[in-house]
Amino acid sequence: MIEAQGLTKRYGSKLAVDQLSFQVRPGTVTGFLGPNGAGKSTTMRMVLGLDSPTAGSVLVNGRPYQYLSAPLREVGALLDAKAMHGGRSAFNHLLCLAQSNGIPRRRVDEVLDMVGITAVAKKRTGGFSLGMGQRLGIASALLGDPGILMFDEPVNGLDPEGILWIRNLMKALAAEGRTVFVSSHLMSEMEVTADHLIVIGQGRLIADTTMRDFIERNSQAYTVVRSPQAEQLAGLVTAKGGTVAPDGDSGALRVTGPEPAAIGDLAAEHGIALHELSPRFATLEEVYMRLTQDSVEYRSGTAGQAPHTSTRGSEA
Ligand SMILES: Nc1ncnc2c1ncn2[C@@H]1O[C@H](COP(=O)(O)OP(=O)(O)OP(=O)(O)O)[C@@H](O)[C@H]1O
Repeated sequence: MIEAQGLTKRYGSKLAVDQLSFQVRPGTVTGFLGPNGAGKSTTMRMVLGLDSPTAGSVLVNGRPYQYLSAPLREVGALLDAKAMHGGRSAFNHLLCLAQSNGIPRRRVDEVLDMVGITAVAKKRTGGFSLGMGQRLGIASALLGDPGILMFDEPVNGLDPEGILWIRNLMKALAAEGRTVFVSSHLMSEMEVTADHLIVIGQGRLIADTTMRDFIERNSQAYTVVRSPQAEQLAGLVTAKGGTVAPDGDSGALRVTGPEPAAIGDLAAEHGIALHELSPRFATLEEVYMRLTQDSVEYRSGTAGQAPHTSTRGSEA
C-alpha cells in the first residue's frame, strides 16, 4: 500500500505537487494519469525518497521509504530506463543490485528469464534498444520480489508484442495481490490495463476512482439503434422521454435516455425489427481529455479535438 497525505512539492516558485492525498491499494493495477508536467514523476520520486516533500508525507507499507529496512524487497520501481551504467552487462547490472541488497544470485537469472532478455544478459547495456532497456528496468524492479511495483511510462519504446507483455505482466502482478502503480500517456492501453485511476492536473488531484466509474460518471452513455422502421421507433422513444438523434450519417439512431433493454422491449411491443442495439460509452481518452483540458501546461493546436467513442459491453 502507498499512502500520500497532503503531499506537496515546490521547486522555487513552481508548485509541482499540491496537497495530494490518495492511497494505492494491493490487488489492483492503479493508473496514474495527468498531462505533461502534472507532477506524476515528482510524486513517484517522493514515494521512493528520491525527492523530499515540501509538506505532507507519503508512506510505503506504513513507513517513509527511508525507514524501510529492505527497500528493494518492499517496492520495486521503473522510473528512468536509461538510468544504468552502459558499460556493464545486464547480468552484472542486476547482480550488483542483488548483492548490495542481500538478494540471492539465482534471482538474477529468474528475473532475466521473466522479462525475456536471458539471451542478451551478457551484452553491455549501452547497446540496448529502448525496449530492451525497459525490460531490464522491469527486471530490476522485480529483483527483490516486492509487494509494491511502480512503473513510470513502462511501455515507452516497446513494440506491440512488448506492450501486450507489459499489460499481462502488470495484471498478473496485481492478481498475485501486489500493489501496481503505473503512469502512462497511452490512454487506450491504460483503459485495458488499469482497474483504478488516480488523475492529477497541475499537481492537484482531479479523480481517484475506478476506471469504470471514471468513464461512466464523466460521460453520457447512449445506444446506437439500427432498424428498418427507424422513424416509427424514434417517435415511440421520444414519446417515452428519450432523446433521438442521427448517429452521424450511418443511418442509425443515437438514443439517449432509455437503457438498451428498454429500447429493445419497446421495439418488440410494436413489432419493430432491430438490426443493431449497441450500448456506447466514451473512451478513457475522451473523458480524460475533457477533464484535464484546463490543467494542460503545454498545448498543441489540435489537442482535445476529434473525440472517439468505443463499443463496450453494457456491463462496462
Ligand atoms: N528538479 C526540478 N526542478 C524544477 N522544476 C521541476 C523539477 N522537476 C520537475 N519540475 C517541474 O515540476 C512539474 C512537474 O513535473 P513532473 O516531471 O513531475 O511531471 P510529470 O507529470 O511526470 O510530466 P511528464 O508526463 O511530462 O513526465 C513540471 O512543471 C516540471 O517542470
